[in-house]
Amino acid sequence: MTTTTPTPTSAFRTIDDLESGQQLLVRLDLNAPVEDGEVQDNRRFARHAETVAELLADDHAVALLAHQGRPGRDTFVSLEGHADILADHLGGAVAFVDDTFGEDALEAIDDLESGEVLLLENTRMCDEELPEEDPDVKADTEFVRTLAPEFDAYVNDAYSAAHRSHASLVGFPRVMDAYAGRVMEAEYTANSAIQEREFDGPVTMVLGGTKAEDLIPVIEEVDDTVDRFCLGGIVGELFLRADGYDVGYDVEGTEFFDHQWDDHQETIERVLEEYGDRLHLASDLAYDADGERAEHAVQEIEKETPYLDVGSETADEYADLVAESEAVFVKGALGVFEDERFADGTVEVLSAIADTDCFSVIGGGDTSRAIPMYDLEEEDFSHVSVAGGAYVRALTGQGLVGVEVLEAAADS
Ligand SMILES: Nc1ncnc2c1ncn2[C@@H]1O[C@H](COP(=O)(O)OP(=O)(O)O)[C@@H](O)[C@H]1O
Ligand SMILES: O=C(OP(=O)(O)O)[C@H](O)COP(=O)(O)O
Repeated sequence: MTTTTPTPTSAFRTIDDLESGQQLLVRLDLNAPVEDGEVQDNRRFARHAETVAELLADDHAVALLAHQGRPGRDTFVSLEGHADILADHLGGAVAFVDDTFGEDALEAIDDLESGEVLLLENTRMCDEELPEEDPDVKADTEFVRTLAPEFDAYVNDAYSAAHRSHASLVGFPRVMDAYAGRVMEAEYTANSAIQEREFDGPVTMVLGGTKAEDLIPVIEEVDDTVDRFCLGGIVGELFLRADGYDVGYDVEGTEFFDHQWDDHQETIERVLEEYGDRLHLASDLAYDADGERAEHAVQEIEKETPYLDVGSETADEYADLVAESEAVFVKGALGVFEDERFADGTVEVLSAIADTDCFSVIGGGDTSRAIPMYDLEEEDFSHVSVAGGAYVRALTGQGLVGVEVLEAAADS
């Protein structure tokens, strides 16, 4: 169950403001896992396909820009496979050209007709896409200056990349009419809701997963808006270590803890001291005992045991806190939910959120996979974000440059 989504006022124009039948340049975020050189489907394709379908239904001709991976990494591949996955979600053809703004791309754009979709090659294969620079510098690149005149308007749907000041995200809105797509609009509205703090009851944040260093600043920066934090996963163990328990150390080849502890010990200890009354730490933990899930209280912790989930007493406590909340924001899983034996904490808390009539946002690319994996319904949450870094930034009230340029374009 969900309550009505709070609606922070966005200052950008959306595709509702577009006239029909235009030639559009649309930026998506199709960045996805790559296995053996083959791109894998993720939730971003399905979400963006809805925006594209809506644009086609309104008789637009749609050329798509997107990136994949980073230069030098195995995931840095062509978007040819992405076109096929997007076409499956769209239920219609997506043409692909292995060029972004050269002659072949321009020819394909020229041939594009109303109701057709064309995906251009990986923007990060163009030298001028990276590095991050001021939007005005990006607007003055050959890339932007070549493509912009070919289109009537630019649409940015790539919320999950909106923290990057790259040419395809920030350059075009400087020189073209610019609009937010449906994914951009929905993500912005839900993820920024915490800043508005228009909730009548307690606001709870569930923080877990492996990226403790991303989450420590969240606790400090949402100080005024969050009433209590439920901690699990690696981040939870690091706080237990700061609280004097013999846990949160790398064991048996894990590389989660020690470097994050070395880099952030002081901050973790300060945050624990300062926010201790609002931080809920696990009272019991689960581990693998000869192939079976076993649990014990944190007082019985053994330094050399890898802990893989919060225990059932902790999960019950967190579920109760969630049940009496007016809003819940989740980032990161409470345990290794990919292994069914250690999914209990994550699933119990997600189920409690789903059963509660609160405003809820589930963020994090990995964590949100638990929803279909354990037969939870996406509709039972106010919003399931497809963003990672951009979601964390939104929670902490940091601006997203890709959103800021859309707002500026609406003003001009
Ligand atoms: N105790 C733990 N030990 C090892 N991995 C954990 C533990 N708890 C949670 N995780 C892992 O955290 C991952 C999700 O967190 P993370 O990747 O940081 O978040 P995001 O959802 O933002 O991508 C899951 O894949 C889960 O297996
Ligand atoms: O997948 C993305 O971000 P995420 O891993 O924070 O969700 C975006 O496409 C940004 O990619 P980048 O972090 O390589 O700039």
